[in-house]
Amino acid sequence: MSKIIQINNLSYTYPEAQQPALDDVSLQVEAGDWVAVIGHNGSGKSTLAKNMLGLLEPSAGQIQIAGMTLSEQTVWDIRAQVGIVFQNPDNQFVGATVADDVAFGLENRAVPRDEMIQRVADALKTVKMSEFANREPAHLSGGQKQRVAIAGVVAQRPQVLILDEATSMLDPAGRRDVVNLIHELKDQMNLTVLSITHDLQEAARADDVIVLDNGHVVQTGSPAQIFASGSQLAKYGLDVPYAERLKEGLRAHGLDMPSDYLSEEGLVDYLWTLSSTM
Ligand SMILES: Nc1ncnc2c1ncn2[C@@H]1O[C@H](COP(=O)(O)OP(=O)(O)OP(=O)(O)O)[C@@H](O)[C@H]1O
Repeated sequence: MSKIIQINNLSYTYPEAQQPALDDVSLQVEAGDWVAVIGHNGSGKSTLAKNMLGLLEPSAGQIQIAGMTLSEQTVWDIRAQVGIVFQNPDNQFVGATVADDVAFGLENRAVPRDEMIQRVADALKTVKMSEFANREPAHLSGGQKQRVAIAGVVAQRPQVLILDEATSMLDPAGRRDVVNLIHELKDQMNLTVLSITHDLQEAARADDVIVLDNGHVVQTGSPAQIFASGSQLAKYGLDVPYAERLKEGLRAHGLDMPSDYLSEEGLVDYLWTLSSTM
């Protein structure tokens, strides 16, 4: 499979900062994958996203997205291929109504009016928000606001979706709901997802997980590989998912535990199969 995101030796130092926020970061993402980027506060996750969108200019290194090398000349073509949903939906609303808001990015790209109306309607349908088209965004719930933000991205039909803590302000049910929606969209639209997240349940469903610490990529692997390295995660200031800790405890009591990652529900199912053979 081809690499839709290829980052080589990227470094970035904020003006007047003593230390680089990103230091020699290299990573790659296969087209169609969901990659979670995890790391404690200040590890460089948002700085990475801003460099990828050309909002910050790398101090060194190279970023390639969708076959283009990021530069002043390509930044707008790259942004047309990369949608981003931020943490706080209130900071990303610009339209007076939900439909206006979804249309905003298309207006900026001078999409013809008839096509724009169709794309907005399709995008709202995709995120199941059609009936809210004429509402004011301010009156929606947090989860609904993120759905509208996602519709804005969907309407632009990008190849890559970056989530910058997109679910962190939602309650657990809202979070699950939005993550499920994005999984559906990823399949429908053949999207590649790069998700900066603190939500380990979400990271556990990714194809790959990248751990950032202090501006460096310190681990890359499948969720099972990453979450099995419990003490390493703690070293990087990250939690080990509850199901992994429980598995570890049960293993210490002599129970045979599978090495692949299990969600809490998956672990409960597994434990039932054990109890029925005892
Ligand atoms: N505008 C800025 N000026 C100077 N330093 C900054 C600026 N923004 C971030 N930093 C520093 O760069 C480093 C990386 O920050 P960044 O926001 O990318 O981390 P993060 O992993 O996204 O953190 P969080 O999880 O808290 O959002 C931190 O040391 C931070 O203090």
